[in-house]
Amino acid sequence: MSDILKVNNLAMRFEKKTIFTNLNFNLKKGSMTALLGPNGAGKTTLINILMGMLVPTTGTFKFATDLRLGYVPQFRNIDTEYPLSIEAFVGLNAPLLKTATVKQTIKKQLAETNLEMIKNTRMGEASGGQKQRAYLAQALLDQPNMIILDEATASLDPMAKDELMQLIRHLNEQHKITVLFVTHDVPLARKYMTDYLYLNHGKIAQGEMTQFEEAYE
Ligand SMILES: Nc1ncnc2c1ncn2[C@@H]1O[C@H](COP(=O)(O)OP(=O)(O)OP(=O)(O)O)[C@@H](O)[C@H]1O
Repeated sequence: MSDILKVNNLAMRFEKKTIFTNLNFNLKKGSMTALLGPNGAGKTTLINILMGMLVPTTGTFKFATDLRLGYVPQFRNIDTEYPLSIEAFVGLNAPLLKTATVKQTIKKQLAETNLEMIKNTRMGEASGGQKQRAYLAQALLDQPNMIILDEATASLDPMAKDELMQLIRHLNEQHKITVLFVTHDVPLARKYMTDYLYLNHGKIAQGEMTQFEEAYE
């Protein structure tokens, strides 16, 4: 399998604070990787670099030329009065002009994320799991071949976590979407991810999830 991402000697320093140095790892196309590490280890910093929002102090990274990257943030507390329906919220990431094709794409992603039946529910009234799936549907509108999920299950109950993860697994298996899943939830990562990256004390380790033995959980 070819690589979708190659990271070479990546280092990040904020003023005097070194977050990490000499990070080297590759991600295979179609892989499912958990990015693990204690609070403050630099996971978000690494993701922000990969998303092009931060410039690393040194080092390089290269994505495959056919990369289409989607980003799924953790849902924030959406006010209960928030007026947009789930469908309209998902459509925020679509062209303003809702042509028939655009509408069809939105409909397809609502179905893919099990939101079709409740598309008229206001986001403010939706459950945590539904809101999180709406963020996922937004990201899927761009037809990504890789998605980065940043703590996407952090505030969900166990059932909603499993529903989201099963959906992620489906996207990986059926649509060959490469997954990078930032999480503190090691048991969940063991259940659904095949590989890990473990960031701690400025270094990164990589391996198969079944072999992950760090005791930080
Ligand atoms: N813009 C910044 N300026 C200075 N320090 C920063 C900046 N952004 C992050 N940091 C520091 O970098 C370190 C790593 O933060 P980061 O948020 O990447 O960790 P994390 O592994 O994502 O943590 P968590 O799991 O708690 O989200 C922290 O000590 C943080 O205070």
